[in-house]
Amino acid sequence: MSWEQLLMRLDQEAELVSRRALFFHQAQGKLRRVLLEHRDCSLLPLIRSAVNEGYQEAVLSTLDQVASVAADPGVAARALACIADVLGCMAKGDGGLRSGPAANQEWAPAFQQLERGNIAEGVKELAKERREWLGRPALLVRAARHYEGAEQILIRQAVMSACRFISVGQEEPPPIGHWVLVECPARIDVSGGWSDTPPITYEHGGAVVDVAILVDGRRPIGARARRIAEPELRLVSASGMLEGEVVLELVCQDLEDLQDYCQPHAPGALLKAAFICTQIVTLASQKPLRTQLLECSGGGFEVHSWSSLPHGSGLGTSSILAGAVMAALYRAAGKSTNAESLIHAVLHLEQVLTTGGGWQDQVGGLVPGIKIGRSKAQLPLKVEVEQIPVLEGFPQTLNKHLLLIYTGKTRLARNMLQDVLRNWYARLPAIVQNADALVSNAEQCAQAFRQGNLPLLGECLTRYWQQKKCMAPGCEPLAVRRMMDALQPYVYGQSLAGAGGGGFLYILTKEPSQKDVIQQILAKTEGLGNFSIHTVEVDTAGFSLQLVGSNPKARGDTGSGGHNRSREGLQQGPGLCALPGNVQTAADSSQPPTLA
Ligand SMILES: Nc1ncnc2c1ncn2[C@@H]1O[C@H](COP(=O)(O)OP(=O)(O)O)[C@@H](O)[C@H]1O
Ligand SMILES: C[C@@H]1O[C@H](OP(=O)(O)O)[C@@H](O)[C@H](O)[C@@H]1O
Repeated sequence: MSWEQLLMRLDQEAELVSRRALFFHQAQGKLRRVLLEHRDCSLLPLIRSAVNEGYQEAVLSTLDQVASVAADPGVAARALACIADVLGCMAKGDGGLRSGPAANQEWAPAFQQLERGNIAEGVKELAKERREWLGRPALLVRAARHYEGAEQILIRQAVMSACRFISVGQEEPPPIGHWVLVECPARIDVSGGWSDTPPITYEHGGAVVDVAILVDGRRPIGARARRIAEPELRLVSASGMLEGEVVLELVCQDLEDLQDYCQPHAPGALLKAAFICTQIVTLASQKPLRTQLLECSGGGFEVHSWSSLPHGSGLGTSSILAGAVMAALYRAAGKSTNAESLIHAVLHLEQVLTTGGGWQDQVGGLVPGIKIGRSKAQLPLKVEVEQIPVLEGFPQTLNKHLLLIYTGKTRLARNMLQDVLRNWYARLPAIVQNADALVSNAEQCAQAFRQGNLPLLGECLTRYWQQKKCMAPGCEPLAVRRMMDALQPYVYGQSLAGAGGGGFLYILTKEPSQKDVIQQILAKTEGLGNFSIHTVEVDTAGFSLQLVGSNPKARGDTGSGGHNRSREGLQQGPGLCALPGNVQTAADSSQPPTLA
């Protein structure tokens, strides 16, 4: 029989249908393997073609099944992210923005199941609800958003695994009315940022080199806490002294006053979340707040927090502040802790607060000097920090070559974070390669520090900025590009701090002591924001925790000499480097305070 005769007898349509079915049957197997075996392989092309060929239901049910049987919430979260992509593809570019609220009450029962840790039940409820949202693009996009909301719950549970590395001991609480003062440096990230961000940090593994810094000779971030006789919580926070101070004061007398702890923009949310994470207050309790406080500490607490950095600085403020507040609260409540515990406690707090950052900010500000933090591609999420040994005199050399430039532009990282997560979950090949490159650049950067090699450090920094731009396009506003172009001939390397988008630029100058030169260059450059230049010093002492008696003026005004000051070191955690400089006990209290 000839080929033509054969073709005439063949039901080509049926043949195509069966081949398509076979292809998508294989595809379902691939989906399962990639997700359950944690492979860094993009499923987006497969999802797109399944939707184009009308096989979305088969793909959706495979993803439901993977999410239900996954051994850990991290895998289940990735499966839900894939479902969001399927729904997004089904909307075919219509239906509005993927980013937006995910608070429709119809999805609440599913969310509640997931919150309770019943992943299989939650996934079933989600799938049931999903059927009502397939009718038109606007509904599909809203359903995709709710799947991303559900994914966030599971990421939170995955990150919460870090709580097992928080250890808290007992110690004598300071007397009622006596302040515990904590002051912290800011941080600059010199390489590896984004690899610390969940889920990347526990799916890929992360490494970040951070430097603890004084800005214009001061530790810009701090908190103080004390017990008070009244069984209530008094919260005071001040921020933004570079731009004018904003002070917020509020008093919580009932558990209800703390309910907005998970809304990052609600007044005092960070301080409220700190009371919950240190377990001084339990929200899900029958006992009223005053009873809890009386039983726990014989009265209430007053806590003040401050940052002299402008909002959206990129210098790690909110995470470092969270660490400072929790350190002060723990100590005021008669509990001892250590830097390793605080690093993990901040991860917990940021999940509770729903800001969901990575770990590099608190590693940068809570561990002194120059160090590399690492996390493995596994759960439970554990951060290990290694101090990078540098040549004698190198920190002083670095101080002369580093400058901070406030770009005059506030940045908001939230959208950036969402895009980074979406691209990572889609395992876009460029993003996966970039994650590998971030980690290897961090190891090379650590090596440059060990050698004291400034040009090599500059190369790492330049590469890092390219990598950040790949991870979060849009992190380089035009005014910042102009600024960086103007500075290019004078620097070994430069980068915006943290996620970028505005905030502070830090530069490693070729020549030492270049503040005036840089000022003149920028003054001549057109189209810049309202910039200002600040000195940087490596903070080799790290954050300090002091008992400062009852002097209310002891608020972080470095060198102001509060009465009865005594400096304490945090106990050292097993996996952590030494914390030189901040180990000073009550016996040293006769020494004049040497802060900042
Ligand atoms: N004094 C303060 N008390 C409590 N929270 C503060 C204070 N100052 C700043 N914050 C919190 O820190 C956040 C600023 O952090 P962010 O802009 O993310 O800093 P960075 O860009 O340095 O990481 C604010 O949104 C606010 O929640
Ligand atoms: C590059 C990014 O920096 C962030 O810091 P922010 O600027 O958002 O404070 C970290 O919190 C993220 O995890 C990521 O590493």
